[in-house]
Amino acid sequence: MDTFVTRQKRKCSDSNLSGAVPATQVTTQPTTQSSHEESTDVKLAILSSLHPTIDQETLLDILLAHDGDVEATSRTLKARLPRKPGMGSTVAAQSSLRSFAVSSASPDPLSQSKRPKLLSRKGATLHLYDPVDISEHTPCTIIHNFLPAEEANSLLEELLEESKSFEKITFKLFDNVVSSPHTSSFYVGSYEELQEQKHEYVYNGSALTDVRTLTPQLERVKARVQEAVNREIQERIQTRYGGKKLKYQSPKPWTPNAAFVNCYNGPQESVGWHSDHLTYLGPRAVIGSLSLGVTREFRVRRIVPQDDAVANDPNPSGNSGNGGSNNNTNPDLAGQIAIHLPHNSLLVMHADMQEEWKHSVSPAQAIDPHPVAGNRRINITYRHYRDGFHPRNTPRCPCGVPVILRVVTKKRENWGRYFWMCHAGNVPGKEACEYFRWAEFDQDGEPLGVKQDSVKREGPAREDSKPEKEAG
Ligand SMILES: O=C(O)CCC(=O)C(=O)O
Ligand SMILES: [Fe+2]
Repeated sequence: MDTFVTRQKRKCSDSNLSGAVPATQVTTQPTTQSSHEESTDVKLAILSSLHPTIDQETLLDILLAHDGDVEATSRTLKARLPRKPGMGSTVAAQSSLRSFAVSSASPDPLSQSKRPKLLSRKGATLHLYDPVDISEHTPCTIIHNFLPAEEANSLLEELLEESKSFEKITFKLFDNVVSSPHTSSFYVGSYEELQEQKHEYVYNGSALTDVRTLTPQLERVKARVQEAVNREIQERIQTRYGGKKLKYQSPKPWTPNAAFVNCYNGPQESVGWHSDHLTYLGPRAVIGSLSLGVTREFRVRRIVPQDDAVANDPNPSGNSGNGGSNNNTNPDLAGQIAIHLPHNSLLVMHADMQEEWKHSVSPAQAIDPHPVAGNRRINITYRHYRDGFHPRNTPRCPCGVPVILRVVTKKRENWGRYFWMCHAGNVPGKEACEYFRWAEFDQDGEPLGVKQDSVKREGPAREDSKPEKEAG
């Protein structure tokens, strides 16, 4: 699981991301553009906790209408804003596709059928069910009825049992302790990896406390997911990336070695807008996400740089690599897309997803109970933790806390450029140090020049540093 909100430590300008920082230099790092990017998520998290029955889409709309002022938004909401018809997330039949259809003079050669071209629109949600639509309009592909029915049910039953002891991740937001709006646990392949997770890996400032080993069923399904995802990756490369993997995408087969398992118990449980952390996955990561139980909407939206210039630039993604899917030229593309994830569907988040899109599972106004799971949805995200991104192989700042890997998404300048930064500000009792350096990778996404830069190797952050959690 990945951060869905991040505590914002200090407010400063992001001007240091304008290219003045040499790649190997450790330098002062004012608050980065990413924390600006996430401040909307922080605001949404605060609003969600104050107004738990209002869906995130509505909160975002009203927040934007109030120029990002949380207090003013909250006042409006307290004045009992009537719900807009059609707002929120139900799994009711879509009524909206037609309004998104535009005629296309020349048929899209990638389209497998003569279907109308669909566009997401700002402020509106495009609902997608069909695998061909999903593959054309998002950086994801979906396989319905992925496992043999009995295997899916048996895995679901096992994970429903496991999930009884899952916990909400709590984390510190300003001076408050906030809970993630769903429960989860993290699974790895062996006891040794479990120990490493507990003693070497750091998530938003602390170690995970609930780490388990993959059950035999999760292992068996992992092998199936691995095979399918590798097939989908090749298909994607051929059909969408012009036959060549993306710059920084690993050319090696995707071999998942860990999984976050999430449980959403009832329609209100959710996960806010986020991109999955790349710190341990590396750039251009691929994730295989299996859904079981209740159907929920998985929402995606493109990250549009706020730089006006970008909207008019036909090629804003100077360094996103060949085939990078960033065609931000149309501001309407900022609209949300809802991918409906039924029981036993495998969603592949491809290499163009995390850096260029955000995703969420929004609260639903209604759900159709599942015969085995009742109101619950289980989601397993299989991930490949790359050795080159093990904390022992990545930079460490003077304060001794492993740095995190982020990407510039807000400003056109340096858009798509990766950087390492200190995350100690999320550790209780620690102030973020000022570590910042641009990250460099070879064409296959392996880190370059890290060793020379390791400032001070202290012992790894351990469990006994008081835990303070954000959603994974
Ligand atoms: O529940 C899902 O489908 C997505 C979960 C997710 O985004 C995550 O674990 O990072
Ligand atoms: Fe995620």
